[in-house]
Amino acid sequence: DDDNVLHIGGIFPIGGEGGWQGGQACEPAANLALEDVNKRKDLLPGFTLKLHWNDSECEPGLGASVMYNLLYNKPQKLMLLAGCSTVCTTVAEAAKMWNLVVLCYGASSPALSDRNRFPTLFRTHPSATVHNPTRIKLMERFGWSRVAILQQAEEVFISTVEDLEARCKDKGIEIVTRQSFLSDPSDAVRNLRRQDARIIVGLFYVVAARRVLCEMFRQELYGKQYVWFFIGWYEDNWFEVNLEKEGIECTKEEMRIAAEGHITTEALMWNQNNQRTISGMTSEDFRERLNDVLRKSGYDIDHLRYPEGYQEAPLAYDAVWSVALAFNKTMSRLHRHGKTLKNFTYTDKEIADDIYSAINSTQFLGVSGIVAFSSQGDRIALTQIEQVIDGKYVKLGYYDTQMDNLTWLDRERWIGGKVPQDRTIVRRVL
Ligand SMILES: CC1(C)CO[C@@H](CC(=O)O)CN1
Repeated sequence: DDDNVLHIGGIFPIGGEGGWQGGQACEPAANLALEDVNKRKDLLPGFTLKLHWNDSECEPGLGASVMYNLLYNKPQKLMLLAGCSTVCTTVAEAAKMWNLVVLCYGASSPALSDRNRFPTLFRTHPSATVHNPTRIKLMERFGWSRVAILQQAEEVFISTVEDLEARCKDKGIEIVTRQSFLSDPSDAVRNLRRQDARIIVGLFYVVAARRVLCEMFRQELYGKQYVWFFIGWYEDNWFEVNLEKEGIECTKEEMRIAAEGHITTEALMWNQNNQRTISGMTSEDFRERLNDVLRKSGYDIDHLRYPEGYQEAPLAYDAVWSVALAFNKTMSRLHRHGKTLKNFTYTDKEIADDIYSAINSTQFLGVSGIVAFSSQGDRIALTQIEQVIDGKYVKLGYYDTQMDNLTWLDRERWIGGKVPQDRTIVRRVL
């Protein structure tokens, strides 16, 4: 009967075209976590956690209607899970009216780090700004204090660049130019050349990245005098695929030449070592179980046919564990007043505050690494640095921003055999 079920709502981006259909792998991952937490007798003794969800197609409008259906229909929900940045923005802005915590497993937008607009938002997906301290750390390591920025005119990149500019200013790194483009990067790349940019941070989605790369080749803004920072979450062979389909006028060989040597930064979403996590699994155990589930629903995993959101699946799995652990903490607190979470109503600010403080103090080792939130509800995460060497991504190291600890593997290679300069060196012949 319903007395021993704790209900939560979920919004997953599955269908549709635009944005990120990461719910395809994240919903199965969330389900695995529900199975696991409900198997444990010590987490929610006497209760079962149940997830009621629907598809947002990564559309904020559809996401909002899914949320209203979840909230205006019984049973009463205790929390909401959401995916895409646009849907999470809409849901988290509205959820405070129902005193609901919103936990986003797939939202990277820096705009979400705002306790005024989103007082009850937490996310297991790191903000896109998590790359910036890593980029700066590398600039300092290689002595680059004069850099340029090339970005696509999209909200997530605009707010990421604002954060990067502020951090560069703090560290005395000069931004010699900031170029942006909507979809054709040729003028922006030409302006980089005019300003003699050598160290360039590029922020764009993968389709725009292919256009930039071909433009770099044509304008010869690549090779031993240049270092490009790209985003690390594109698929590994992104610079060799879809060229005809997207009207890219460079050959595969030209794209490879332009791509050789570029650096990438990305947030770590799969725990790197073989430690047993809170679920008892290592992250590789989790990968095996998820692959089995995905094979059964028709994905040809063994021929690398993954659903969208596979990379982020650990974030969804750990989001459900965060909910279960927060409810466990809240339950024992309420128990002292003879209450349970079943007493929660959408107007019950007191229990809502209990749930908020329980999730706020989350700290556990999940399959996505240590799960903990900043005061803004942001995921605290490690980043990984890679470089394309002979056409393949090679791990160069990891960075822990909190501890300011860079683990460096000394594998980097520079086309000219030495670290590129950030400017033209004028040698005065005396
Ligand atoms: C790393 C990426 C692809 C960034 O966008 C996230 C989706 C979003 O922010 O809407 C999913 N994860």
